[in-house]
Amino acid sequence: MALIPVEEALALLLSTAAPLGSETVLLEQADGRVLAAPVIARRTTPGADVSAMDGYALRALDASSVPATLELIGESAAGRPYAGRVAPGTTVRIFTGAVLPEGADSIIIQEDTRREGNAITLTEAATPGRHIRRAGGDFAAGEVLLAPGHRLRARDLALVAAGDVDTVSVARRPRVAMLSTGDELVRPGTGAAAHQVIVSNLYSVAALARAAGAEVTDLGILPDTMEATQAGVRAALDGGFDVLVTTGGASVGDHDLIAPALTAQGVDLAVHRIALRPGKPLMFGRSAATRTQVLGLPGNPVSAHVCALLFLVPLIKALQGLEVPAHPELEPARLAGDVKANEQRMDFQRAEIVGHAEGVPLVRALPVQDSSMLRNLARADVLLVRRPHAPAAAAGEMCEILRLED
Ligand SMILES: Nc1nc2c(c(=O)[nH]1)N[C@H]1C(S)=C(S)[C@@H](COP(=O)(O)OP(=O)(O)OC[C@H]3O[C@@H](n4cnc5c(N)ncnc54)[C@H](O)[C@@H]3O)O[C@H]1N2
Ligand code: MOO
Repeated sequence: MALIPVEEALALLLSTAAPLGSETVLLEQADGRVLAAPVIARRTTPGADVSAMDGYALRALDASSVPATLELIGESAAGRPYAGRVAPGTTVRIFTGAVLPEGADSIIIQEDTRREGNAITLTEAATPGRHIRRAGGDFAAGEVLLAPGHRLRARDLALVAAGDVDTVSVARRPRVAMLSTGDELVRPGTGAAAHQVIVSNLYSVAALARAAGAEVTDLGILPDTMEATQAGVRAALDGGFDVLVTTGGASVGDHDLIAPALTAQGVDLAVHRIALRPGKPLMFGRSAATRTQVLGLPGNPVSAHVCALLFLVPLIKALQGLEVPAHPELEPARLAGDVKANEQRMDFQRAEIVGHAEGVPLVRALPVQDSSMLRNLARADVLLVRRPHAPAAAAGEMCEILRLED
């Protein structure tokens, strides 16, 4: 198969990603979830005209010239409104958030008053509407507070709660299964021998998937036999997952069994081998029987991470109904060092931000770009992106970057 351009592959993957169903969750569990239905305010906020300050509620007419002295007739505190009316020549003590009493149309802050018993002398003139928050100034009952396809952030939760809404309809979390393959793989913390490799990419890929909203299940490590690989894939496909992610065994070596095992288990591979560095052996397709989306990531940990960023994260977002562009979300930057001409693969180089120039980051590629090396990936701030066949470029020229997660 020829190498497929990154953007073509991403568009193909996203074209198969219809949003999953929805579920209703309590607001306490809604953090990070994607709305499947609009949130509609059930109340008007503020519910009444209220004071924005601690002070005195009065008729502005009574204090248009100062000093003026008014008679204190009561108090309005937040949650305990004053039941009477502010008649000419009178005032009501009021606190922040308390309902404006009937008859009053202005607030004088307490710093601009003197009190002697029930005589309140105002030292600042009043203007109508001063320090009053109007009913419905934030939003009114029946208004759409948030639209479907919106991912709930901390500040959205406060808005939903303020609308007197305690449950929300959200997209179901995509269920993602992870299968690691390779005789050499062992878990961290087990004292791996020299010929063994720690299953490191499981942790970065699962973390990216969870951050994008998925529920991740680790289905373990498979040995490099066709029998075990097929049995592992079959069990995963039968497990009710929306997405199966395999790592390793994606390339062309004698022990790279994923593509034939997937095909034998009824997965139609739409893409295998992409014009991408790192990540050329990436494959994806769909099980004809279970409709599970299958993503086969390369084993090299940097390649797996970059492929997960470019393909798995958008897929998980799209399955929750989020709007996802069919291209990597690149940002402008400036080169801090020279770069060579690129060949046919879109190249994502680990790079550092070394400063800023004319409003954009100044980036320098790290000297080692081996796709097995994790220290440079952890050290990198961004990926410096080189388009296919981009000509050589010199320090100071514009370039493009992809943000790594914070
Ligand atoms: N003749 C060719 N050889 C290779 C090609 C090629 O086009 N022709 N492509 C190379 C590229 S590019 C990559 S990337 C790798 C990816 O190959 P695989 O997906 O088949 O990965 P493995 O061979 O299974 O493993 C590669 C490397 O990564 C380690 N590994 C595997 N799984 C994990 C894991 N879960 N966590 C950490 N490390 C893992 C594995 O031990 C190997 O060292 O193929 C090139 N070869
Ligand atoms: O594409 Mo491989 O992922 O270069 O190492």
